[in-house]
Amino acid sequence: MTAKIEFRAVGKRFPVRDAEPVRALDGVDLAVAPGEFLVVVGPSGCGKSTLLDLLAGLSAPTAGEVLVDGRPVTGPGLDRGIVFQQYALLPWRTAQANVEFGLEAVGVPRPRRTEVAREFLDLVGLTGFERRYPHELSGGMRQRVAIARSLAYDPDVLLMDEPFAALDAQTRESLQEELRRIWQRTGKTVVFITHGIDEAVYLGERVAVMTSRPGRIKAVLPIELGDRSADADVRSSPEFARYRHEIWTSLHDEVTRTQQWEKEGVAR
Ligand SMILES: Nc1ncnc2c1ncn2[C@@H]1O[C@H](COP(=O)(O)OP(=O)(O)OP(=O)(O)O)[C@@H](O)[C@H]1O
Repeated sequence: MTAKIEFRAVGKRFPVRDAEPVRALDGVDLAVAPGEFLVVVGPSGCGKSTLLDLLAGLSAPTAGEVLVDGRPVTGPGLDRGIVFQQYALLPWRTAQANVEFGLEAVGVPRPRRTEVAREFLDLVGLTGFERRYPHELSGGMRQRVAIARSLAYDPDVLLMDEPFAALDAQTRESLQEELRRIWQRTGKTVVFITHGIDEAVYLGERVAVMTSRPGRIKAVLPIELGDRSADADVRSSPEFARYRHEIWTSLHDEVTRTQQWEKEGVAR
């Protein structure tokens, strides 16, 4: 099967004034299948956001290529929706109007926009909150609006950069469950960045572990868990613990290395 997303020997260097460039990524090879849920974990500063920015077309690689549907990414596109850690909602627009925003950009006529926005607010469990402004919503609800907005214009790929990091543990878990459900229902290809090992195991069909900087893909682990719905309490299962441990071990060396560099003040 052709990959939906492919990184081929991707490198990214950032120029730094009066110093050597920062090598954020080096030799990243990774393929994501259509409809797959891939989670990327890695130590702080290893290049996770850089990887996602390249995929989003917000910046260009300095080596190799990033392909979506076999074509090099040349800039942002409506085939890829992005959800960041910060809500990035327009504060002067209601939840409904925030979701409609993306639809305006793709030229969907007004009555249809209203209908589609309602549909997606419903999908993320926000029926009844359409007229609320962002400041009248909780953090979890705002992030739901952001997800609804990204899904509404029907991108094939959903890129998520630590979207639940700022939320409390309970809200985070319920949004994780909802995201799995939405993913199953919509069949989107999802690339999800996180620091959280539990989050990675719970969400991913596969989990890619990155090395410390310059970031590379150290290992890619398939996660085979049964029913991940709320009532199954899969997080307490022995398989879940085994996957968590496996990823923790793989990450541990990398985190230690990063901390060592920080202690020594090594600029790399
Ligand atoms: N515009 C830039 N100019 C210079 N260096 C940069 C730039 N953007 C990122 N970097 C550096 O590249 C490396 C990778 O950054 P990136 O934000 O991708 O890491 P990350 O894994 O997402 O980090 P975190 O987990 O802390 O969010 C870091 O060392 C960062 O300081």
